[in-house]
Amino acid sequence: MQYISTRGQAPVLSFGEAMMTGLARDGGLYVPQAVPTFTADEIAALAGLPYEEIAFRVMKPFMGDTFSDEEFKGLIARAYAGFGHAARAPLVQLGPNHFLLELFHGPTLAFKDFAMQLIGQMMQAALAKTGERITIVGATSGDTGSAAIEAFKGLANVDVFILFPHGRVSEVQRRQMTTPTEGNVHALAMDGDFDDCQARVKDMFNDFDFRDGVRLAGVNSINWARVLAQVVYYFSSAVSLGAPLRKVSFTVPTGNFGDIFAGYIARQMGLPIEQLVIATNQNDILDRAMKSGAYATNGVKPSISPSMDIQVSSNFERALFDAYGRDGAAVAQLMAELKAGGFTISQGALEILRATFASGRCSEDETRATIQNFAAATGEVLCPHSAVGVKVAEEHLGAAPMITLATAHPAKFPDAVEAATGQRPALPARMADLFDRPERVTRVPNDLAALQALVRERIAR
Ligand SMILES: Cc1ncc(COP(=O)(O)O)c(C=O)c1O
Ligand SMILES: N[C@@H](CCOP(=O)(O)O)C(=O)O
Repeated sequence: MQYISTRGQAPVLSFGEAMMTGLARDGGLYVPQAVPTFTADEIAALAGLPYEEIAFRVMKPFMGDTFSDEEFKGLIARAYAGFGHAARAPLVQLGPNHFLLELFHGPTLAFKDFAMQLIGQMMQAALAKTGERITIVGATSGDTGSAAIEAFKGLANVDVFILFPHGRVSEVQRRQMTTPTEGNVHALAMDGDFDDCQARVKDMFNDFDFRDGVRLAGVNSINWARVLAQVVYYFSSAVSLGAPLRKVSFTVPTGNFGDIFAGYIARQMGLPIEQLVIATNQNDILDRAMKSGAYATNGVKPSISPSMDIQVSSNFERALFDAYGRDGAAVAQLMAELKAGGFTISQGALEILRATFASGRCSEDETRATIQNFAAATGEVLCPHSAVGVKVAEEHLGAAPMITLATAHPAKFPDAVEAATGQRPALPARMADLFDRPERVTRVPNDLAALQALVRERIAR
């Protein structure tokens, strides 16, 4: 199994190399040269298996000889041992044909833990073999950062720097990033929005002196391993509702397009997915692009679902690569136009994208109303991101069961949930003292040279 860049100009890599490389050296994103497929019998055989075994079977064909089977099974077991639900990703029924896939039972209460806990294990195993030291720099709108810090804190051969937009994450999210005491954790509150944070991380990867000098690694969904680990729960949930004999649909609250791209990979592998629905908040660039063909940024607007306050949706590049017939030069051209504000998707590519994804948008008022209505009608308290998904899913219900991804725990966004329901959701007992712990954070400017100097100075200590 080999990995190629969406811009066609970077070295072809193995799984292990792609995981440690992050962004391709031509600025693109790594994708499998060919996606492995499962037969209907192989999919049917997943039903009833523990989540860890499904994870092993789904991911193994992508990994080449990076890990032995026994080693990989051990890494998976350690990754999910700390989850607070035996099923790892349980399904809850919301209505006659609508289910919620709860992805928030990991240590930091968001779906990011599924991939980040595993990447933490895999990177540690890889580093133990080479004896190398790495510097992780990540961008977050709130959840990737806390999951990455949880997965890498305290490791002797890793420093982890997380850029988050100052004042634009929830207080729980911020405290999850700023209260760990381990010296290898560096929480950086940057002036700007998430798109600025992500752009500075990509700038660091594109500066080869810096990148090679600090041995830069990425744990955003830039990293193919992040996407791969998220493919698993599409399989686990679909087989529990009758796949492959019965088709299922998914609605995915979407920002950086990593989670829904994992669903797209599951479908390419042979999982019978009827609809794959993109659900956006008021930062609706993806919904607008699907409807009009114009992919144009118009500024990030802060919302009550802050983790999805994104306009430059990194993984959309992976979908464009396929929609443009895997033409790396065409993708490179589109990404150059995006730097100047946007591009128009060709008619042919748009038709392919529309045949692959549906989309919808949820306003702030609709998000609040959805939280309120579902709490009253079903008792399920949704986080604002999951509510965006549920509202859009309700507009796309069809014959196949609809599974909406519940991407975060409501207690990460207590103000928004309390405003909608009148009830303040409680954090799990293990985090009950989160608001009493001292915070450690550095305020940083949106300035590449200043950020690079800070990283260099901290890792030299
Ligand atoms: C809670 C939550 N929901 C949804 C999303 C959107 O996921 P993606 O960026 O993979 O589209 C994010 C951020 O990534 C998130 O943190
Ligand atoms: N919503 C994310 C944004 C970063 O996305 P990623 O999947 O590329 O890491 C967050 O919570 O940080």
